[in-house]
Amino acid sequence: MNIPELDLEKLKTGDQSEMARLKLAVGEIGFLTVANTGLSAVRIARVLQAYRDFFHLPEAQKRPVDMARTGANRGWGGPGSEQVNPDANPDFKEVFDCGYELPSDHPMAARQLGVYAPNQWPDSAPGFRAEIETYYREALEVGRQVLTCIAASFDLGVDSFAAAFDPPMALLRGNYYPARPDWAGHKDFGIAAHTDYGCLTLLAMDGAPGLSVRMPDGTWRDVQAPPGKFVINFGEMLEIWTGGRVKATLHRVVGGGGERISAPLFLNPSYDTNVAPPGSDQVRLAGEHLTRRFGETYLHLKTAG
Ligand SMILES: O=C(O)CCC(=O)C(=O)O
Ligand SMILES: [Fe+2]
Repeated sequence: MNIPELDLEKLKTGDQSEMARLKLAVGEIGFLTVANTGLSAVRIARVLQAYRDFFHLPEAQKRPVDMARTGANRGWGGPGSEQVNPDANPDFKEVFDCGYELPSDHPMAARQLGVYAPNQWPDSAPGFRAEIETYYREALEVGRQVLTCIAASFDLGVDSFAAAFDPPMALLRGNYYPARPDWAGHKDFGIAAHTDYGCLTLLAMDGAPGLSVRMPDGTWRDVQAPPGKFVINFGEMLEIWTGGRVKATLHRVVGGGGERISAPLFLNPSYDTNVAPPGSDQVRLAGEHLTRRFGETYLHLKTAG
């Protein structure tokens, strides 16, 4: 079985065979690649370069936006700031996270929810903020289009599904993987094996190898997409919400000989969306699931006990 390579333009026209391949990718493998999103190779290369320039700054210039100084996950996370898998050591990657900011007059703003915390931008990286904020909006739009196609392929009710994503808990991350350190042992990873927490992840990468995916037969398969194509996968929340019809698949980056940049957009519904399985009488709020998972994995947000 291979990871399906799909075309967003074809999906948007409802092309039958493309929709069937989407259903297989979503339900059996939990990973796919997508081309023809309207975001060009040149555009994505610029975004990844902006992240690269930021990560190459001296640490003293990243520290003012260190998320560890805050009670939220916005800004820079240094090496070892996140442990996505309790059986592994904290990841050796660095990250830069930014998310959805509610307008101050939005009814949810007064609740001061961490998932909509204000962003932090470095003073010492001119142009970084504008580049990343623009990409945030572009990636969100592509992610929404793919989700709409998935909702259509599963008869989930496209309009109500789309409405559940407003305002989205969407987090855009830059990942910086240095070359695998000399000291790294069998419990050290760029990012250890994990499933993403939310619904859909739209992942851009710089062309350096690194991502591997656990296939249904239990083997690890390397996955690549050059800038301009994206890898898409699905998180725990969407698996629960669809009663298992969408698969959240394990993946990891072991790390290799050179550095690597990737940029995932994690797309999630609004805080108050009930993502309990269909037909259940439980209530599982999307925001509570995400807040719990952030608390389990970011070291500075870990709660005692
Ligand atoms: O860098 C990658 O290719 C994967 C990153 C990832 O899995 C994540 O940030 O959740
Ligand atoms: Fe991931």
